[in-house]
Amino acid sequence: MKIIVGTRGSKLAVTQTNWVINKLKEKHPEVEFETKIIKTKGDLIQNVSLDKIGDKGLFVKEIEQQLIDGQIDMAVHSMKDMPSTLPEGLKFASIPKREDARDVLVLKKGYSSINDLPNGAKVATGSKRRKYQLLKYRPDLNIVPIRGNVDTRIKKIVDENLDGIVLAASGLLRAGLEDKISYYIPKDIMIPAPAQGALAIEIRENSKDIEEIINSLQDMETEIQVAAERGFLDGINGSCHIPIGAYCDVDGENVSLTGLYGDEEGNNLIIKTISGKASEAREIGLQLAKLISKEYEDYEG
Ligand SMILES: NCc1[nH]cc(CCC(=O)O)c1CC(=O)O
Repeated sequence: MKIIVGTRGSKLAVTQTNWVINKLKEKHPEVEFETKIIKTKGDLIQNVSLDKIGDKGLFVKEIEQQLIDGQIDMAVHSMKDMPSTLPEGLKFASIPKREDARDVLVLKKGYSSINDLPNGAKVATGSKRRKYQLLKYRPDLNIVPIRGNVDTRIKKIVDENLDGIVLAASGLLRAGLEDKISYYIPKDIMIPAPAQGALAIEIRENSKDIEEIINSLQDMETEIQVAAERGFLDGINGSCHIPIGAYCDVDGENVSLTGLYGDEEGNNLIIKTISGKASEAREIGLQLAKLISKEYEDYEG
């Protein structure tokens, strides 16, 4: 059997895809894998802020079309980049073990913590979630926009004389760039994006054989976390223009879910935590979204 795996061409995407393929090969040495790199609209518009493009589907549409057409058999994405509903005929396979969900600072030479940064330091991020949580902890920081893939962003620290940038730990760790990480931002300072650090493996609904092969990678704790965090994302009236974050802690049969929501200007950042049963992870996410939305409306009106 041969499985053709589609991926974007960025270093991060290829690294994640190879990670999945290598794990699958360990469990299923009889299966042959071929990687196919696919250019997406998101890869072509590199100079526009992601906040301004908005649409989450931007990085996945072309890949999904090839899945539907049978030109590829599975696709590996970052779960945090996936829209809440998939096109008809496609589904997520089992979710493998999550990488570290935290955000990190990659800092200019000489700094090793958020607390080292001088007053007014220039920190780049394109994400409102990252921006407003940084400003909550360090209101003096000068947050500037940035785009491009992970390597490009790291290069900009020198090229654009930045004091630091914010990235997901997971991308750097998977790519073997751990030495670039200056500081892991604790979750009580920065709530990660829903499902940050988790991978999405997308397949055709009728691909029973492939589905079973991927089942060998399933990590139950990650499944629960992703169900809760994406439940929150689905329940909240969101877009890429506003700060949204969620992180789920799993403790045996129980979960504790923290959500973050705010307005475009970062004026009303609401953070709330609720607990419940792991078996109802998605419902807890939806419930937390309702609670936070209500609090938000009360504040507004
Ligand atoms: N927005 C781009 C993106 N999509 C997924 C990741 C890597 C993190 C992950 O595995 O969730 C990144 C880069 C980043 O945020 O630093």
